[in-house]
Amino acid sequence: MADLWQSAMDHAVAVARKAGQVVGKALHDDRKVMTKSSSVDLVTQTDQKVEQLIIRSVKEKFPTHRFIGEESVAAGESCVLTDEPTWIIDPIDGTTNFVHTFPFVAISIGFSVNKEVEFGVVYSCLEDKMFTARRGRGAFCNGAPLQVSEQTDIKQSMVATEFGSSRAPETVEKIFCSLRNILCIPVQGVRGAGTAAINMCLVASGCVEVYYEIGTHVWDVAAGSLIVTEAGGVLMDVEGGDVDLMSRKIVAANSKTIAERIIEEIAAFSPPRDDVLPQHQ
Ligand SMILES: O=P(O)(O)O[C@H]1[C@H](O)[C@@H](O)[C@@H](O)[C@@H](O)[C@@H]1O
Ligand SMILES: [Mg+2]
Ligand SMILES: [Mg+2]
Repeated sequence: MADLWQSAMDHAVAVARKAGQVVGKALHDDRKVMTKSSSVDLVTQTDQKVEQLIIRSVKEKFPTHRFIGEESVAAGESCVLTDEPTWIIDPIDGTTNFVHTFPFVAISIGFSVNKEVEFGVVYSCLEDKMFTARRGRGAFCNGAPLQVSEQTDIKQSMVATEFGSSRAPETVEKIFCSLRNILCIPVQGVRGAGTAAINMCLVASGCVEVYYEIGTHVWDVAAGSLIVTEAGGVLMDVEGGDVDLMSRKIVAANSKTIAERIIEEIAAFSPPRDDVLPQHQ
């Protein structure tokens, strides 16, 4: 049977690497920082330039495909996932890191058909680590197979999370309530790369047992979601049950046991879904 999507994935890897070169060159140059949903939700000209580079390059090769791009949605385009082949793009995951030259910045490209992620590419461009996964064919970093951690004891686990971009007191309170509950299990450590996509690749790599966050967007997690599951990990909603990549809530873990143990400690809340409200709100 013809492999329909390999050429698309090869293109995603090539354009992610090219985008990573643009990001690397701009790291110390692009000082025009703008804001979106809050004063700490940053975007730069490089985010916008990289997204346009990726979309233009894909359109040349796959003119009928659709796109969900972080900065296109911020500019008012719809964020509705159909059954059509769709490229789900975060041109810079870790924009705050990029602005502060904190060395974890990723280009994240997920590819969905019939609302199922067929491949995911996350390029940690400052580390030169290309994370890839094809559905049913495993997950890799620079070609080396990835496998989640075999740790079953939450008290011997490392947890990753992010504080997101809301500073609303009630949201901050929930975030810190979850963090306090989890720290006091106790877990051995809590880390955040500052990018959802790289946090998920750390789960896939076995460095972190579980990553959770409330506030992510579909473009942050689409590619990483497949990299985690193809490395043997699981995805769940923060309140248990199946993950919904549009729900802005995610738990990515090495096992259901660890995921469910963390879910017990999360003070859940529900931000507006990606596919309901315009993203600038
Ligand atoms: O840098 P961004 O593309 O805005 O992604 C953010 C993400 O939206 C947020 O939920 C957190 O995961 C941050 O670590 C990401 O950088
Ligand atoms: Mg992002
Ligand atoms: Mg981004």
